[in-house]
Amino acid sequence: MTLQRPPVNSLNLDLLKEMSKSLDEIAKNKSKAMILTSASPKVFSAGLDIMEMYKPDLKRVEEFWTTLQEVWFKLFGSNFITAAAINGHAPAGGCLLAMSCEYRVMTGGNFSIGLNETALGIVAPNWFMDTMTNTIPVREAEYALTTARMFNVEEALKVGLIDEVATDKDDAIAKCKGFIGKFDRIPALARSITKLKMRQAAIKRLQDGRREDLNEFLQFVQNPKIQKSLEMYIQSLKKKA
Ligand SMILES: CCCCCCCC/C=C\C/C=C/C(=O)SCCNC(=O)CCNC(=O)[C@H](O)C(C)(C)COP(=O)(O)OP(=O)(O)OC[C@H]1O[C@@H](n2cnc3c(N)ncnc32)[C@H](O)[C@@H]1OP(=O)(O)O
Repeated sequence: MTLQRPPVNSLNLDLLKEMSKSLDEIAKNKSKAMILTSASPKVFSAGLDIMEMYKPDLKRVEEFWTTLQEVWFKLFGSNFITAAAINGHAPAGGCLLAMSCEYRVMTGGNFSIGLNETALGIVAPNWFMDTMTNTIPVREAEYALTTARMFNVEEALKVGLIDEVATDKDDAIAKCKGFIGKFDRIPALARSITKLKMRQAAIKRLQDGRREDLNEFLQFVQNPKIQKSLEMYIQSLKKKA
C-alpha cells in the first residue's frame, strides 16, 4: 500500500477512508502480507492533517477521528503480515502507522521518526502510547513520549523503533519481503493468533474506551487554547517553506 497524498502524506479524512477501504480489500482477498510505504521521496507521512483539526466542522472531525480509530484497528489488528518500508520522515501519526505494522525498515538519510505530540502541547491518546510500548521498552517509550523525542535512523534502530536500515526504498521493500519470507515455514493460523494475542490488550482498551476517546478528542479540538496553538503551529510550518 503506497501512500500518495502530496506534499507530505498528511492523513486527512479522504486518505484515511481510502486506507480503511484498502485494508478491507487486503483482508478480503486473503493476501498473505502487506508492505506500507510512501510515494514521496522524503516523507513517509507527516501524521494527521492539522487542517482537519483547525477550526473543524464537528460532524467531519468526528468522522475523521472514528476513521483513524478504524484504520488503527484494521492495521494493528490485522490477520495478514504487515511491514513498513519507511522511506522518509514519520512524525506523530506517521510513526503510529509504522509502529502498527509488525516490522519496520527505514531508509538511511536525514529522516526522523517518533511521537512528537507533547512538543505541540498535545497528549498522545492511550492507543498511540500502547502502540509505542508494544514496539519499544516501556521506559524508552515514556522518555520518548514525554520529551517528544524524534529519533534519527541510527537512534531508532538502537532503541528498536525500527528493525533494519535500508539504502533506499527498493532495498527497504526487499528487506520487508525478507521479513515476510520468514513465515513461509510457520503455520499461518498459529502466527496470526499469536500476533493478535500479543496485541489483544491494546485493542481491547480502545474497543472498550472508543466513545470516551472520541469525546476527549472532540473536547480537545473545541478548546480555544488548542485552536490558538494549532494556528501558531500551522503558521510556523508555512513560514518554514
Ligand atoms: C487528555 C487526553 C487528551 C486526548 C486528546 C487527543 C488529542 C490528540 C490529537 C492528535 C494526535 C496528533 C497526531 C498527529 O499526527 S498531529 C501532526 C503532527 N505532525 C507534525 O508535527 C509534522 C509536521 N510536518 C513536518 O514536520 C514537516 O512537514 C515534514 C518533516 C513532515 C516534511 O518536511 P518538508 O518536506 O520540509 O515539508 P514542509 O514542512 O515544507 O511541508 C510541506 C507542506 O505541507 C504542510 N504540512 C506539513 N505537515 C503537515 C500536517 N501534519 N498537516 C497539514 N499540513 C502539513 C506544510 O504546512 C507545507 O504546506 P505549504 O506551505 O502550504 O506548502
